[in-house]
Amino acid sequence: MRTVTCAAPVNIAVIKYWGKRDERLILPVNDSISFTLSLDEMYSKTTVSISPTFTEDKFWLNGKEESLENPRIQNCLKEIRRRASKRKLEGSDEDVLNWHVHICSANNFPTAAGLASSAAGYACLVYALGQVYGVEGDLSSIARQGSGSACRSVHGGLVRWYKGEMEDGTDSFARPIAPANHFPNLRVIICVANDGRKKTGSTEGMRRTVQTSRLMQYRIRESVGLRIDSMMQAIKEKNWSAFCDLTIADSNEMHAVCQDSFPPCIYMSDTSHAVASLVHQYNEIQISKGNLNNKVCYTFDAGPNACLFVPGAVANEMLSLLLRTFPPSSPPNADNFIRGMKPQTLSLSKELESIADENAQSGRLKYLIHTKVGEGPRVLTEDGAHLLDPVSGLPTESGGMA
Ligand SMILES: Nc1ncnc2c1ncn2[C@@H]1O[C@H](COP(=O)(O)OP(=O)(O)OP(=O)(O)O)[C@@H](O)[C@H]1O
Ligand SMILES: C[C@@](O)(CCOP(=O)(O)OP(=O)(O)O)CC(=O)O
Repeated sequence: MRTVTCAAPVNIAVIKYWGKRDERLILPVNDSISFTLSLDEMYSKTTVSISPTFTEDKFWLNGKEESLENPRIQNCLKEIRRRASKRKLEGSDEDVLNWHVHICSANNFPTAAGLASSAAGYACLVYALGQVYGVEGDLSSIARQGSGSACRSVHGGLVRWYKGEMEDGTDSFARPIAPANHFPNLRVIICVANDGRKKTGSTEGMRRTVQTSRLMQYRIRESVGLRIDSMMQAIKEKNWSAFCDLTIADSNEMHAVCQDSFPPCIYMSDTSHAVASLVHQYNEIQISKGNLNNKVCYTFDAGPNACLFVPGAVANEMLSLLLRTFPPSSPPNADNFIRGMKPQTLSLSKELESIADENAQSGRLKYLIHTKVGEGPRVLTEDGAHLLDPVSGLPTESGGMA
């Protein structure tokens, strides 16, 4: 039996992927750019075992057995096995391709809640399969066939997914464009307003947008390509202020085309807009003081939860501002309100206190996840890492917990 366990990170797009030019191959209508987040706080963990004694392929997700009929998982498996069979196979490796596979995966954060679980999940699956079958080379174009955004979680730091021009998708892959410390000491705060399953998934939402929104035609033809160029320039020049403005503009444009779809896809809630407005008020203060490097930006995926990118110098201040503006409604929530990296001192200037008090709405946010930018997937070798028992190939007691 061969068993490998890997962890893969979430990524958050700053120029969004929204819309496909090919649904089956998962080819996007535009390039996108993302930050990969640290594995320390949010990750998918996947164990893959192959054995001549297994009688069928099996898959467990978050502790529950699921069907492997899912065509997206099947496409990833097929492509990995095809690549493995193309390699020069030594001895027993040829048999290995006929062995059945057991896959057990779990996320340590909510699944299908607009927190990029499919991105981390499929990147992890493909990375772990790649390790088991000894597949080398670009894995991003395989992860893409699981979930588009997953192709960016195969790398760390700032990553660009090139949409490609070819009909067969061979030139649609992700590449790292800058390391994780490119903007040094950057923090990420995810403001979780709702971590339940979302009503309209990204796949259905983007299909509806491509089919019905006229504003989407403007985004594709006139807008997002230029924004990608400006973003590449801002990254090259380490122009944080421009980076923030472009990130905010692209999130707003994505949600505008969602709203313009028929029937509309509404992902942002009143709470989302309140967080966005707080960030704009905060930035106005920084701009008025000439501290452009202290600006904060927000972006929203297909859900109401804001993801904030925050310079390290003001991360504690931003956490304090969020805590005072959106305090937890009841004591049990207060204990675990700021998850992830522990903030140091929480204090606010009089000016920020009054902004918080003007906007205060308790109980609007369930919790915050405080994390940072990070590296791509990795193999886990520590004792007890496996989610499948290396002898029986069945889920261990911790099989449902990442
Ligand atoms: N660890 C995992 N391994 C394999 N598949 C996973 C894993 N986690 C999530 N998925 C797949 O991704 C689906 C959720 O994807 P969906 O796009 O609906 O939500 P999301 O990725 O959390 O949100 P968004 O893409 O909008 O940020 C799950 O139903 C499951 O099929
Ligand atoms: C809003 C987004 O997070 C959309 C992610 O969509 P998915 O990658 O989940 O969609 P499928 O390719 O259909 O699986 C923006 C982004 O990550 O770029």
